[in-house]
Amino acid sequence: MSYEFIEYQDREMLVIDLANQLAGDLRQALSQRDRVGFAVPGGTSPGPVFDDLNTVDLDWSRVDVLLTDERWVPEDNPRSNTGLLRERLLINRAQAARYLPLYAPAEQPEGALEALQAPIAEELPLAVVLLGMGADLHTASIFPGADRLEEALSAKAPVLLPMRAPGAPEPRITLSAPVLNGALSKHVLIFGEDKRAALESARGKPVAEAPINAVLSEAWVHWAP
Ligand SMILES: O=C(O)[C@H](O)[C@@H](O)[C@H](O)[C@H](O)COP(=O)(O)O
Repeated sequence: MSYEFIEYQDREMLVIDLANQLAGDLRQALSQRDRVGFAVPGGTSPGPVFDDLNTVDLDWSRVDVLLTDERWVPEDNPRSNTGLLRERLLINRAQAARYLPLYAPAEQPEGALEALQAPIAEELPLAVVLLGMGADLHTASIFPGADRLEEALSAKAPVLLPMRAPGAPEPRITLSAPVLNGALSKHVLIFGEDKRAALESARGKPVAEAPINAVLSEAWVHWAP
């Protein structure tokens, strides 16, 4: 698995540097294409990166922002990743970006899947992807032990899949591994000793046990204690 592991002195340094790198990757992609797709994770880690990115000077009006995965809860639920994006990324300069949602008010993800998938499929391949990782080695909502795991990892996977997993308290919706992997540049953000040890433990494990392995090839992994 060839990935670049970048170790930072502290989280603040990581956030500044990662936001710069993401901005650089987006600018580079914007110089080559009319529109660029930028997928980002939810959860607790990326908030400070969003705080830095939202003031970056680039042509946000040509950027399609989307989540790598979403929890199936309304936007005003504190667990909504969309809520996090609206508060911390899609503001200031980045307000000009187009947002491609992974949630619609349907009881279950299956009820909205096709409508959510269509506009995303039009913008593939993604230009830049930022991913998180859980200590159980899931990334996006591709969890070990999840009901649609095999499909999400398959080369023939659809763009989006609903996902239910023991490690996830509510149904999820996730971009599939080939969509994440198709990005021109991939970054993984992890904080803390536990996650570093978890990532090391993933080496040599089959993807079904360590879904993070499906996206690590040629990725930049950013870590701070
Ligand atoms: O909705 C989510 O939970 C995610 O997108 C998920 O894949 C996340 O990136 C990891 O679980 C890490 O989460 P933390 O940053 O909160 O540790």
